[in-house]
Amino acid sequence: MKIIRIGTRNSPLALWQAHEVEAKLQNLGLQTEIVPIISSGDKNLNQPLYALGITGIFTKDLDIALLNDEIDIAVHSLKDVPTLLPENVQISAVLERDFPEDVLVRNKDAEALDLNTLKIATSSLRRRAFWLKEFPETEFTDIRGNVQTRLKKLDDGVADATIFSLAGIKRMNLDVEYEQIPFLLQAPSQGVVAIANKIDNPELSAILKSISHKETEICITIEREFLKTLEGGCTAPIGAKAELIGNQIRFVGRLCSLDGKDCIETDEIFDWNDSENFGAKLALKVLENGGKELMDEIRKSL
Ligand SMILES: NCc1[nH]cc(CCC(=O)O)c1CC(=O)O
Repeated sequence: MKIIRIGTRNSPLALWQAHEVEAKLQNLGLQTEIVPIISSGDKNLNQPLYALGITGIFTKDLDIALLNDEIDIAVHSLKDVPTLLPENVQISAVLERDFPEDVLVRNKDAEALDLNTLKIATSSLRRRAFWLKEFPETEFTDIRGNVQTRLKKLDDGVADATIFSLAGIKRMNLDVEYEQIPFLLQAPSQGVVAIANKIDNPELSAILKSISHKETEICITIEREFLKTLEGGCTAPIGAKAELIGNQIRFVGRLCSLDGKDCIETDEIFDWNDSENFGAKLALKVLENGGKELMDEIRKSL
Protein backbone atom coordinates (compact mmCIF):
# COMPACT_ATOMS: atom_id res chain seq x y z
CA MET A 1 0.00 0.00 0.00
CA LYS A 2 1.23 3.49 -0.84
CA ILE A 3 1.81 6.20 1.76
CA ILE A 4 -1.37 6.97 3.73
CA ARG A 5 -1.96 10.73 3.77
CA ILE A 6 -3.50 11.76 7.12
CA GLY A 7 -5.53 14.97 6.93
CA THR A 8 -5.95 17.00 10.11
CA ARG A 9 -6.73 20.50 11.30
CA ASN A 10 -3.56 22.26 12.28
CA SER A 11 -4.39 23.11 15.90
CA PRO A 12 -2.03 21.56 18.47
CA LEU A 13 -4.79 19.22 19.74
CA ALA A 14 -5.75 18.09 16.23
CA LEU A 15 -2.10 17.43 15.36
CA TRP A 16 -1.63 15.42 18.56
CA GLN A 17 -4.66 13.31 17.64
CA ALA A 18 -3.39 12.82 14.08
CA HIS A 19 -0.07 11.60 15.46
CA GLU A 20 -1.90 9.05 17.65
CA VAL A 21 -3.58 7.67 14.54
CA GLU A 22 -0.29 7.78 12.65
CA ALA A 23 1.40 5.68 15.38
CA LYS A 24 -1.35 3.03 15.15
CA LEU A 25 -0.95 2.79 11.36
CA GLN A 26 2.84 2.69 11.59
CA ASN A 27 2.52 -0.20 14.06
CA LEU A 28 0.92 -2.13 11.23
CA GLY A 29 4.01 -1.43 9.11
CA LEU A 30 2.29 1.23 7.01
CA GLN A 31 3.88 4.43 5.74
CA THR A 32 2.14 7.69 6.60
CA GLU A 33 2.31 11.42 6.02
CA ILE A 34 0.53 14.16 8.02
CA VAL A 35 -1.26 16.79 5.90
CA PRO A 36 -2.44 19.81 7.97
CA ILE A 37 -5.44 21.66 6.57
CA ILE A 38 -6.73 25.04 7.78
CA SER A 39 -10.45 24.73 8.54
CA SER A 40 -13.07 27.48 8.24
CA GLY A 41 -13.85 26.87 11.90
CA ASP A 42 -10.36 28.02 12.80
CA LYS A 43 -10.54 31.15 10.62
CA ASN A 44 -13.73 32.74 12.04
CA LEU A 45 -12.52 33.24 15.57
CA ASN A 46 -14.67 36.22 16.49
CA GLN A 47 -18.10 34.72 16.38
CA PRO A 48 -19.55 31.90 18.45
CA LEU A 49 -20.08 28.81 16.33
CA TYR A 50 -23.85 28.74 16.69
CA ALA A 51 -23.93 32.29 15.23
CA LEU A 52 -22.09 31.14 12.12
CA GLY A 53 -25.17 29.04 11.40
CA ILE A 54 -23.45 26.04 9.86
CA THR A 55 -22.71 22.64 11.27
CA GLY A 56 -19.54 20.80 10.42
CA ILE A 57 -17.45 23.95 10.22
CA PHE A 58 -14.43 22.10 11.63
CA THR A 59 -14.86 19.07 9.41
CA LYS A 60 -16.05 20.44 6.06
CA ASP A 61 -12.60 21.33 4.72
CA LEU A 62 -11.27 17.90 5.61
CA ASP A 63 -14.28 16.28 3.90
CA ILE A 64 -13.52 18.26 0.74
CA ALA A 65 -9.83 17.29 0.82
CA LEU A 66 -10.90 13.66 1.26
CA LEU A 67 -13.34 13.76 -1.65
CA ASN A 68 -10.71 15.52 -3.84
CA ASP A 69 -8.22 12.74 -3.02
CA GLU A 70 -5.77 15.20 -1.46
CA ILE A 71 -5.76 13.02 1.66
CA ASP A 72 -6.64 9.35 2.29
CA ILE A 73 -8.04 9.68 5.79
CA ALA A 74 -9.31 12.55 7.93
CA VAL A 75 -8.79 12.58 11.70
CA HIS A 76 -11.49 14.36 13.69
CA SER A 77 -12.68 15.00 17.22
CA LEU A 78 -15.88 13.02 16.77
CA LYS A 79 -17.96 15.50 18.80
CA ASP A 80 -17.31 18.10 16.05
CA VAL A 81 -18.48 15.76 13.28
CA PRO A 82 -22.12 16.26 12.16
CA THR A 83 -24.32 13.19 12.40
CA LEU A 84 -25.06 13.44 8.69
CA LEU A 85 -21.87 12.68 6.74
CA PRO A 86 -21.27 13.68 3.12
CA GLU A 87 -22.04 11.05 0.49
CA ASN A 88 -19.16 8.58 0.10
CA VAL A 89 -17.62 9.52 3.48
CA GLN A 90 -17.77 7.19 6.48
CA ILE A 91 -16.31 6.93 9.98
CA SER A 92 -14.28 3.72 9.77
CA ALA A 93 -12.55 3.75 13.13
CA VAL A 94 -12.45 5.35 16.56
CA LEU A 95 -9.66 5.35 19.12
CA GLU A 96 -10.30 4.31 22.71
CA ARG A 97 -12.03 7.05 24.69
CA ASP A 98 -9.88 8.20 27.57
CA PHE A 99 -11.44 11.23 29.25
CA PRO A 100 -15.09 11.80 28.31
CA GLU A 101 -16.05 14.61 30.67
CA ASP A 102 -16.06 18.38 30.89
CA VAL A 103 -14.15 20.17 33.65
CA LEU A 104 -14.03 23.69 35.04
CA VAL A 105 -10.85 25.79 34.98
CA ARG A 106 -10.76 28.98 37.03
CA ASN A 107 -8.87 32.21 36.69
CA LYS A 108 -6.51 32.36 39.68
CA ASP A 109 -8.35 35.41 41.07
CA ALA A 110 -11.57 33.37 41.23
CA GLU A 111 -10.26 30.42 43.22
CA ALA A 112 -12.34 31.14 46.32
CA LEU A 113 -15.63 32.02 44.61
CA ASP A 114 -18.74 29.85 44.89
CA LEU A 115 -19.79 28.04 41.73
CA ASN A 116 -23.08 29.96 41.56
CA THR A 117 -21.31 33.35 41.44
CA LEU A 118 -18.79 32.59 38.69
CA LYS A 119 -18.93 34.45 35.38
CA ILE A 120 -18.30 31.76 32.79
CA ALA A 121 -16.66 32.04 29.38
CA THR A 122 -18.09 29.54 26.91
CA SER A 123 -19.62 29.62 23.45
CA SER A 124 -21.22 26.21 23.76
CA LEU A 125 -25.03 26.14 23.93
CA ARG A 126 -24.87 22.84 25.80
CA ARG A 127 -22.46 24.08 28.46
CA ARG A 128 -24.48 27.27 28.96
CA ALA A 129 -27.83 25.53 29.26
CA PHE A 130 -26.60 22.72 31.53
CA TRP A 131 -24.77 25.20 33.76
CA LEU A 132 -27.90 27.41 33.92
CA LYS A 133 -30.00 24.40 34.90
CA GLU A 134 -27.81 24.19 38.02
CA PHE A 135 -27.10 27.91 38.56
CA PRO A 136 -29.85 29.99 36.85
CA GLU A 137 -28.34 33.41 37.69
CA THR A 138 -25.03 32.84 35.91
CA GLU A 139 -23.53 35.42 33.52
CA PHE A 140 -21.72 34.25 30.40
CA THR A 141 -19.33 35.62 27.85
CA ASP A 142 -18.27 34.10 24.51
CA ILE A 143 -14.85 32.58 24.03
CA ARG A 144 -13.39 30.90 20.95
CA GLY A 145 -10.10 29.41 19.88
CA ASN A 146 -8.07 26.33 20.64
CA VAL A 147 -7.38 25.08 24.16
CA GLN A 148 -4.18 27.13 24.58
CA THR A 149 -5.83 30.33 23.27
CA ARG A 150 -8.78 29.92 25.61
CA LEU A 151 -6.49 29.39 28.60
CA LYS A 152 -4.60 32.56 27.68
CA LYS A 153 -7.88 34.52 27.44
CA LEU A 154 -8.91 33.19 30.84
CA ASP A 155 -5.58 34.27 32.26
CA ASP A 156 -6.16 37.74 30.74
CA GLY A 157 -9.39 37.94 32.75
CA VAL A 158 -12.26 37.51 30.24
CA ALA A 159 -14.19 35.65 32.94
CA ASP A 160 -13.82 33.85 36.27
CA ALA A 161 -13.75 30.40 34.72
CA THR A 162 -14.21 28.41 31.57
CA ILE A 163 -15.16 24.86 30.70
CA PHE A 164 -13.03 22.38 28.77
CA SER A 165 -13.19 18.86 27.59
CA LEU A 166 -10.77 17.06 29.92
CA ALA A 167 -9.46 15.06 26.94
CA GLY A 168 -8.09 18.26 25.40
CA ILE A 169 -6.27 19.27 28.60
CA LYS A 170 -4.78 15.80 29.14
CA ARG A 171 -3.69 15.39 25.53
CA MET A 172 -1.95 18.76 25.56
CA ASN A 173 -0.28 17.80 28.83
CA LEU A 174 -1.27 21.19 30.26
CA ASP A 175 -0.38 21.97 33.81
CA VAL A 176 -3.70 23.49 34.88
CA GLU A 177 -5.88 22.87 37.87
CA TYR A 178 -9.37 21.74 37.06
CA GLU A 179 -12.54 20.75 38.93
CA GLN A 180 -14.97 17.94 38.22
CA ILE A 181 -18.44 19.21 37.26
CA PRO A 182 -20.47 16.01 36.93
CA PHE A 183 -23.78 17.89 36.48
CA LEU A 184 -22.49 19.17 33.14
CA LEU A 185 -23.33 16.12 31.05
CA GLN A 186 -20.83 15.75 28.22
CA ALA A 187 -21.48 16.16 24.50
CA PRO A 188 -22.28 13.05 22.49
CA SER A 189 -19.00 11.32 21.50
CA GLN A 190 -16.88 13.77 23.48
CA GLY A 191 -13.28 12.65 24.00
CA VAL A 192 -13.30 10.34 20.97
CA VAL A 193 -10.90 10.58 18.04
CA ALA A 194 -12.45 9.34 14.78
CA ILE A 195 -11.00 8.40 11.43
CA ALA A 196 -13.01 9.07 8.27
CA ASN A 197 -12.30 7.78 4.78
CA LYS A 198 -14.06 7.29 1.47
CA ILE A 199 -16.62 4.50 1.33
CA ASP A 200 -15.35 3.42 -2.10
CA ASN A 201 -11.94 2.53 -0.65
CA PRO A 202 -12.59 -0.92 0.90
CA GLU A 203 -8.91 -1.85 1.22
CA LEU A 204 -8.18 1.15 3.44
CA SER A 205 -11.50 0.72 5.29
CA ALA A 206 -10.47 -2.81 6.30
CA ILE A 207 -7.17 -1.52 7.68
CA LEU A 208 -8.97 1.18 9.66
CA LYS A 209 -11.53 -1.30 11.03
CA SER A 210 -8.63 -3.33 12.41
CA ILE A 211 -7.40 -0.45 14.59
CA SER A 212 -10.86 0.61 15.81
CA HIS A 213 -11.72 0.24 19.51
CA LYS A 214 -14.88 -1.86 19.66
CA GLU A 215 -16.21 -0.80 23.10
CA THR A 216 -15.85 2.86 22.20
CA GLU A 217 -17.60 2.15 18.90
CA ILE A 218 -20.62 0.67 20.72
CA CYS A 219 -20.89 3.70 23.00
CA ILE A 220 -20.53 6.37 20.34
CA THR A 221 -22.99 4.64 18.04
CA ILE A 222 -25.69 4.97 20.71
CA GLU A 223 -24.71 8.55 21.61
CA ARG A 224 -24.70 9.70 17.99
CA GLU A 225 -28.00 7.97 17.18
CA PHE A 226 -29.53 9.78 20.14
CA LEU A 227 -28.16 13.11 18.87
CA LYS A 228 -29.16 12.50 15.25
CA THR A 229 -32.73 11.54 16.14
CA LEU A 230 -33.19 14.60 18.39
CA GLU A 231 -31.51 17.38 16.51
CA GLY A 232 -32.52 17.01 12.89
CA GLY A 233 -29.48 19.02 11.84
CA CYS A 234 -29.83 21.88 14.35
CA THR A 235 -27.42 22.64 17.19
CA ALA A 236 -29.09 22.34 20.58
CA PRO A 237 -28.15 21.74 24.22
CA ILE A 238 -27.90 17.96 24.01
CA GLY A 239 -25.74 15.71 26.20
CA ALA A 240 -25.22 11.97 26.00
CA LYS A 241 -23.12 9.42 27.82
CA ALA A 242 -23.02 5.69 27.17
CA GLU A 243 -20.84 3.54 29.43
CA LEU A 244 -20.16 -0.19 29.28
CA ILE A 245 -20.54 -1.89 32.65
CA GLY A 246 -19.81 -5.58 32.14
CA ASN A 247 -22.41 -6.84 29.66
CA GLN A 248 -24.59 -3.85 30.22
CA ILE A 249 -24.71 -0.31 28.98
CA ARG A 250 -25.80 2.68 31.00
CA PHE A 251 -27.05 5.54 28.88
CA VAL A 252 -27.76 9.06 30.14
CA GLY A 253 -29.15 11.55 27.65
CA ARG A 254 -30.43 15.09 28.12
CA LEU A 255 -32.06 17.86 26.11
CA CYS A 256 -32.54 21.32 27.66
CA SER A 257 -34.04 24.62 26.56
CA LEU A 258 -31.38 27.30 25.91
CA ASP A 259 -32.00 28.86 29.34
CA GLY A 260 -31.71 25.48 31.09
CA LYS A 261 -35.17 25.83 32.65
CA ASP A 262 -36.79 22.93 30.81
CA CYS A 263 -34.84 19.70 30.61
CA ILE A 264 -35.80 16.20 29.61
CA GLU A 265 -33.48 13.42 30.71
CA THR A 266 -33.31 9.71 30.15
CA ASP A 267 -31.19 7.34 32.26
CA GLU A 268 -31.39 3.65 31.38
CA ILE A 269 -29.42 0.45 31.83
CA PHE A 270 -29.76 -2.31 29.25
CA ASP A 271 -28.07 -5.40 27.93
CA TRP A 272 -25.62 -4.57 25.19
CA ASN A 273 -26.99 -7.37 23.00
CA ASP A 274 -30.17 -5.26 22.85
CA SER A 275 -28.30 -2.07 22.04
CA GLU A 276 -29.29 -1.88 18.37
CA ASN A 277 -31.18 1.35 17.67
CA PHE A 278 -31.19 2.08 21.37
CA GLY A 279 -29.99 5.67 20.95
CA ALA A 280 -32.79 6.36 18.48
CA LYS A 281 -35.43 4.70 20.68
CA LEU A 282 -34.44 6.75 23.71
CA ALA A 283 -34.40 9.94 21.65
CA LEU A 284 -37.92 9.20 20.41
CA LYS A 285 -38.99 8.80 24.02
CA VAL A 286 -37.48 12.20 24.85
CA LEU A 287 -39.23 13.75 21.82
CA GLU A 288 -42.57 12.28 22.94
CA ASN A 289 -42.09 13.59 26.48
CA GLY A 290 -41.94 17.25 25.44
CA GLY A 291 -38.68 17.15 23.53
CA LYS A 292 -40.36 17.92 20.23
CA GLU A 293 -41.76 21.22 21.56
CA LEU A 294 -38.36 22.06 23.09
CA MET A 295 -36.57 21.43 19.78
CA ASP A 296 -39.13 23.58 17.90
CA GLU A 297 -38.57 26.40 20.37
CA ILE A 298 -34.76 26.13 20.08
CA ARG A 299 -34.92 26.13 16.26
CA LYS A 300 -37.02 29.29 16.31
CA SER A 301 -34.72 31.24 18.62
CA LEU A 302 -31.35 30.42 17.00
N1 LIG B 1 -15.47 22.12 20.74
C1 LIG B 1 -14.09 22.03 20.39
C2 LIG B 1 -13.50 20.72 20.80
N2 LIG B 1 -13.66 19.63 20.05
C3 LIG B 1 -13.00 18.58 20.66
C4 LIG B 1 -12.40 19.07 21.81
C5 LIG B 1 -11.57 18.30 22.75
C6 LIG B 1 -11.46 16.82 22.46
C7 LIG B 1 -12.75 16.08 22.65
O1 LIG B 1 -13.50 16.36 23.58
O2 LIG B 1 -13.01 15.16 21.86
C8 LIG B 1 -12.71 20.43 21.91
C9 LIG B 1 -12.27 21.35 22.97
C10 LIG B 1 -13.25 21.48 24.12
O3 LIG B 1 -14.45 21.17 23.98
O4 LIG B 1 -12.83 21.93 25.20
